[in-house]
Amino acid sequence: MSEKKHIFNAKHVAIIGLGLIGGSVARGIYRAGFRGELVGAVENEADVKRALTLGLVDACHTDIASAVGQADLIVVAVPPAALAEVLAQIAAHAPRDAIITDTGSSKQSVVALAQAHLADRLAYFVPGHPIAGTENQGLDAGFNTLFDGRRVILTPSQDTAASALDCVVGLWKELGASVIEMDAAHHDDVLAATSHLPHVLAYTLVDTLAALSERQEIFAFAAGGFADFTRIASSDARLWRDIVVANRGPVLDVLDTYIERLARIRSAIADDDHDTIDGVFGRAKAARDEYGADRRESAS
Ligand SMILES: NC(=O)C1=CN([C@@H]2O[C@H](COP(=O)(O)OP(=O)(O)OC[C@H]3O[C@@H](n4cnc5c(N)ncnc54)[C@H](O)[C@@H]3O)[C@@H](O)[C@H]2O)C=CC1
Ligand SMILES: O=C(O)C(=O)Cc1ccc(O)cc1
Repeated sequence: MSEKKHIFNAKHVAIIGLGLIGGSVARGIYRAGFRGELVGAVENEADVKRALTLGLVDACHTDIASAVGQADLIVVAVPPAALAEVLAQIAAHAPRDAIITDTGSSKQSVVALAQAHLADRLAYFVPGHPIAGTENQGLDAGFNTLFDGRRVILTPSQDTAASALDCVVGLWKELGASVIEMDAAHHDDVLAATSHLPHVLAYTLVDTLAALSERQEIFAFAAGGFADFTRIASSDARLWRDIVVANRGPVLDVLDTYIERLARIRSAIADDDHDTIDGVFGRAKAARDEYGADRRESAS
């Protein structure tokens, strides 16, 4: 038998929540050659069965105590609504020096929960957010290349132990991602603009059109642009409600700016003000073209 290889310096890894993100972490960990023990925690027995059928983990439990009892690294990938209880369970049952990280889409809200529930373990908690995902959810949604070439933001604090940070950075690099460190408040401002606002806009656009009496005709004739703009409106509605509420302040700020800009373009269209319309559309095209080039370069 080949010698056991313990990447990430961890022998027992626990993943709490095996949906799109947790399931992709699990698949990616195996792809990276991990030969330690990978244990999962899920919500119910049906998910335990499915996780084992898919081969996501070596063992799977519905109680967090059993999943984290021996863990030296714990990845929490549950929806925001479940996080407080999950952290409380980890605090009660994980080894004192277990390293804990999460994948939540807003970070100040997660840090507040960690301060409440992991107070005497904050040195070992590394807040994280993979900037990678899809509109799908659940145990079947993940795939082992999700994080390839993508960015992961970590928001460690002065309290974070260097060894814990190194371990979590190592995990994401093994999964194919590059890691950026950022202050949690800055993370929340940036993600409000780049991720949370687009989801608010996509949901609201589809809801607006669905409420029109000609909605069947509108959706029947929707072109590619509509599909590009609204794919993310198929994302889990409850998850996104909880994300935008958790990051309320930054989301409202960027939404207010957007509403002002929408009012301006509305006036320009009403007034036949070609200069203003050209300005907005032209600047946007230039920025989007440049951003597209940047993305291609960073992915290669
Ligand atoms: N969906 C996406 O594209 C991305 C999501 N995230 C964040 O990652 C986290 C997970 O999101 P997804 O994987 O997309 O959601 P998901 O819905 O696909 O998976 C979450 C899983 O957690 C399980 N779960 C819920 N409560 C639990 C509990 N108490 N114990 C054990 N398992 C429990 C659910 O059954 C589900 O399988 C969220 O915080 C989300 O904001 C981060 C980046 C991208
Ligand atoms: O499907 C998409 O394009 C996404 O935007 C996925 C996504 C969802 C949530 C995040 O916190 C980060 C990325």
